[in-house]
Amino acid sequence: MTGFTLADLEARIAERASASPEESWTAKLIAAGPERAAKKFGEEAVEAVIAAVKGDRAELIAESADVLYHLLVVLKSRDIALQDVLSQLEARTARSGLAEKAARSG
Ligand SMILES: N=c1c2ncn([C@@H]3O[C@H](COP(=O)(O)OP(=O)(O)OP(=O)(O)O)[C@@H](O)[C@H]3O)c2ncn1[C@@H]1O[C@H](COP(=O)(O)O)[C@@H](O)[C@H]1O
Repeated sequence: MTGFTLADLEARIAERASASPEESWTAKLIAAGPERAAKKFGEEAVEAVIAAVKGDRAELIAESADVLYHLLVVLKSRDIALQDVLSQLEARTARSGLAEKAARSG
C-alpha cells in the first residue's frame, strides 16, 4: 500500500470507535476505557522493545504497527487529536533534541 498515513489510521479508528465491541477491536478497547487501552499500548511497546533488541526486522515492523495503532486508540480514548501531537513535534523542530534536553535539565 502507498500513501497510507497516521491521519488515515486516526480516521479509521474514529470511524470504528462507534461500531459494536463484538465486531471491532477498536470499539472493544475504547468501550473498556483509557486504562485498558493504555495497558495494551504498554504491552505492545514492550514487544517492540524486545524485537528491537533482538534485531528481528520483520517483528519490529509488525510490533511498531501495533504500537502506533494502540497509541492512536489511547489518544482517541482521551480525546486528543493526532494533530495536537504533530504540533508538539513541529514546535520541537525549532531546536535540536540535545538543546531541548539541556533546557529541561536546567
Ligand atoms: N491496525 C490495527 C490493529 N493492529 C493491531 N490490532 C489488533 O490488536 C489486537 C491486539 O493483538 P494481540 O495479539 O497483542 O492481543 P490479543 O491476544 O488479541 O488480545 P488480548 O486478549 O491478549 O488482550 C489484535 O486483536 C489485533 O487485531 C489492530 N486492530 C485494528 N487495526 C486497524 O483498525 C481498523 C479497525 O479494526 P476494528 O476496530 O477491529 O474493526 C482495522 O481495519 C485496522 O486498520
